[in-house]
Amino acid sequence: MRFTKGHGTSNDFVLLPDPDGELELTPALVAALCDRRKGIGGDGVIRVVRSAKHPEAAGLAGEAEWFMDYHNSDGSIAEMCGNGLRVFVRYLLEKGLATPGPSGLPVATRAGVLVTVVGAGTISARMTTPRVYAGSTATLGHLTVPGLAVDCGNPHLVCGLHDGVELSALDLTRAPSHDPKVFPAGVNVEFVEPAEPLAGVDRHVRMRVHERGSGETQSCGTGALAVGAVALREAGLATGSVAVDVLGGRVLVTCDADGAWWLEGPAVLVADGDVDPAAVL
Ligand SMILES: N[C@@H](CCC[C@H](N)C(=O)O)C(=O)O
Repeated sequence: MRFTKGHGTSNDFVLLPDPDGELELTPALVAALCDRRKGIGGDGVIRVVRSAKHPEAAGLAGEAEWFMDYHNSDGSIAEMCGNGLRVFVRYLLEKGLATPGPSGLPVATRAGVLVTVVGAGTISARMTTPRVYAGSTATLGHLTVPGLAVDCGNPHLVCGLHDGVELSALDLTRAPSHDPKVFPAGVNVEFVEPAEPLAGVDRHVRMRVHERGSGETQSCGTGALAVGAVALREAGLATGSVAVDVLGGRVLVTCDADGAWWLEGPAVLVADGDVDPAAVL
């Protein structure tokens, strides 16, 4: 089985080319491929499949040729992955599978068709509009932090740190507990603290994330989008840009004058190879 390894700000993925949707991608195989000792290692697996060849995307084939079939490292399926989408586009471009049109390159995801734009070293994705819809809390040991629930196509809980609690001191080796009534399908939890003012952006923050289905990761694009939406909202800004520093680098979230939300950051492919599924399972 061919694979490519790639990452966006160290949120890393195993990409599997499967243009005709022939691969039997079980949760066990996904988890085995993502195993950092016995497999290739990754926060998730992305199957690269033609929309027309995947039952969940066939209806979108007229709008987007390719479907990002995203799986978390525990084998669960997620609706959307912002960094994965940008890495997916890098893969399509480098393998000569797609060429952006004048208005960008559309990609089918479980959150709908999203347009991406290739920049100098970065890829931007026009994301679904983040929807802040409830207050809730996350609990880490003895620490309970209030936050806001944000729907970015997938579920997020954005928790701002206060009272001298430092982002670097948090133990995210275990999942923060959350309210299953607010998040019946689980949640990605972002912890945020302000960072020093940065020229060219309206807000600058630092974030760590515990991802549903993957644990603590070095970065999360949809998580950054949720954090950016909350930061602009708290600043009373309807539009603007937020630099979000994650463990793996920096991504930029922008809500432009048209009300379109963009996620921009690097997307890199690092290796191609072959893997025998029987050897990792
Ligand atoms: N890292 C991704 C999000 C991946 C999916 C998430 N773990 C979920 O289950 O919703 C990103 O960059 O957005």
